[in-house]
Amino acid sequence: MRKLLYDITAGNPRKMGKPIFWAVLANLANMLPFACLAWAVSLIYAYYAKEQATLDTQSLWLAWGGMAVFLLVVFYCERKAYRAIYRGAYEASAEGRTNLAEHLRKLPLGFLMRKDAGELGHAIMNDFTQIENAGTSILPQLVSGVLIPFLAFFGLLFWDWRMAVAMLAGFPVTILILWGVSRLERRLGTSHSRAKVALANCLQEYLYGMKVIKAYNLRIDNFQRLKQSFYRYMQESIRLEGVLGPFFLVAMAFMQMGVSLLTIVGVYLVLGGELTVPLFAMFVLVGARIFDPLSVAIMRLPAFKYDAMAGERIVNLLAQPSMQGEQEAPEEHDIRFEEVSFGYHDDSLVLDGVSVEMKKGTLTAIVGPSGSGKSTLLRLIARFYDPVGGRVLFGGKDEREIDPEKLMQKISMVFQDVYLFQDTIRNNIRYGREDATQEEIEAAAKEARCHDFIMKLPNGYDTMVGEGGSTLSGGEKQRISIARAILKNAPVLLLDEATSSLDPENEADMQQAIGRLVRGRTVIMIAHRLKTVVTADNIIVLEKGKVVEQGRHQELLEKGGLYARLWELQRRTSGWKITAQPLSECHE
Ligand SMILES: Nc1ncnc2c1ncn2[C@@H]1O[C@H](COP(=O)(O)OP(=O)(O)OP(=O)(O)O)[C@@H](O)[C@H]1O
Repeated sequence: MRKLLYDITAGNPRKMGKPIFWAVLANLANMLPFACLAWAVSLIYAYYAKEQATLDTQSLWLAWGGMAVFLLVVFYCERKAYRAIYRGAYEASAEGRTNLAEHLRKLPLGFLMRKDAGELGHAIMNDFTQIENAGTSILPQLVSGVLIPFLAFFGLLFWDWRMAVAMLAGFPVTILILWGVSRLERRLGTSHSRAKVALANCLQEYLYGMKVIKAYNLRIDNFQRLKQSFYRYMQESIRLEGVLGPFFLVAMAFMQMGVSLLTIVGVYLVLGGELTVPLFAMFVLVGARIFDPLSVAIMRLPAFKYDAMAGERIVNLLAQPSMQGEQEAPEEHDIRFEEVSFGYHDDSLVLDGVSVEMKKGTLTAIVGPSGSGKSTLLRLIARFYDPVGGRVLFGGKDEREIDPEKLMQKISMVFQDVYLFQDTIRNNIRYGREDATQEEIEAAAKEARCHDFIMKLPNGYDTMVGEGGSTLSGGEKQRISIARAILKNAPVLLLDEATSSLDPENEADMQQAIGRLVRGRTVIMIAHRLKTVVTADNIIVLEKGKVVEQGRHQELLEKGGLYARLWELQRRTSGWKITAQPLSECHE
């Protein structure tokens, strides 16, 4: 039960304490006017049964007055409950969503990569919506729906235990049925949730791939997976409702048998002179009243359990351990790989026993064939992943001991695939350093050679960038990401060279922007085109996850190994002149 409450509130049960309190109070208050009504009936009956010579109008007025007052109390409690429930549930889920989004940021990238984006998005949006639904309409109803009949039962035991027992006679069978189907319910609920998440993933893929879909005139029939997901979701929904529905109807029928039993027992007791008619009337009134919330509670129980599964998914995500390390990042910022091995999957290594050093204030280039592990090496420096063997040392300290956030303060990254947020250009640059002034933002933009084109946009720095930066060209997006890195001003710079797909004008701008960034920093750069690295202090050549050679450009050419072969190949295909050295103008 504790776990259920913990899950249904996504690990925040305290938030629901107040709403539940008011909901129970409102439901209890709802019973009070009926008590007054029962009193009024008993007074009238006493007069007609000639137990009293005169009608006790004073008490009758008191009963009616009491009814009016209690109706006001009901109104007050209902209002309080309504506000507390909605505020409580929406506040809890807003807080929960923020916490989960923040927690995801701290999880190892490896864990996030194993999850589909649709699954995580589903957790943050849909699962929390289910929690809201449970918190606003199901949980308070459920608690008061169960609590009130039992309070009433114990109250009525004092008046007449036989009537009280008759009232709840069918209840044990109801409980047995509900308990019996709970495993089936969980199984069906789990496969329904899975179908929903799979559908969300397929749909996301379909929408992201819209460009290709349009370009190749693909129809929904080409996306069997999406079509199947729609059908599977439909089938699971029907199964969930269709299989469980009859069980719940039977459970409810057993419970409501109590009213009939109560009437039968009551009639016999009244005829036998063991029960007065007013007391009988009171039992029937209260009996009819208390089954309403209980019936609603039972009918909503499956939805409640289904919502609890959503809560459980959130709780499980929150329980995922975030990346280790609490120490400050060292002031020194040279980087050393000691026998580092790493694989994305258990069965194969992408980096195998790599030992290299990237000295402070130098430019290190990483080159090698496609798939040799260049980007992976960069990701390990930024601690997107931890190695499975060996150590990555930052300023002499094992990166696993350093707080990942502190480490990232020391590192700027310029990725090949730039992602711009759906925000203004100003804010997209400001992500580099949140407290940067407009002057600093502009200075960074000028250095990154993007100020001029920004000023030509309709709203300058306030121009909104589309989702993923789709309103800007590839080169413009790249330069904005460089401005971001310049603004961050971190001592270590990781660069994934991406100039190969740009036109010559954009490429020259990009090279200059990158050149400025390199100054005075420890720079590690993946180079796809070798002409950009001839001035590098050290060139690391990777092949199949191993360092096959390293040294300066001339040394490597003289060795006549893989680097020399790659150089020759690129020189022949591109027709370079050896003098082309874009970075040398700026690199010190
Ligand atoms: N997130 C990932 N999950 C699983 N495998 C991955 C992942 N990223 C890369 N790999 C695999 O790891 C290997 C090395 O990839 P990596 O991107 O590091 O190579 P690279 O040298 O940078 O390649 P390229 O020059 O083509 O960008 C490849 O076989 C690739 O398929």
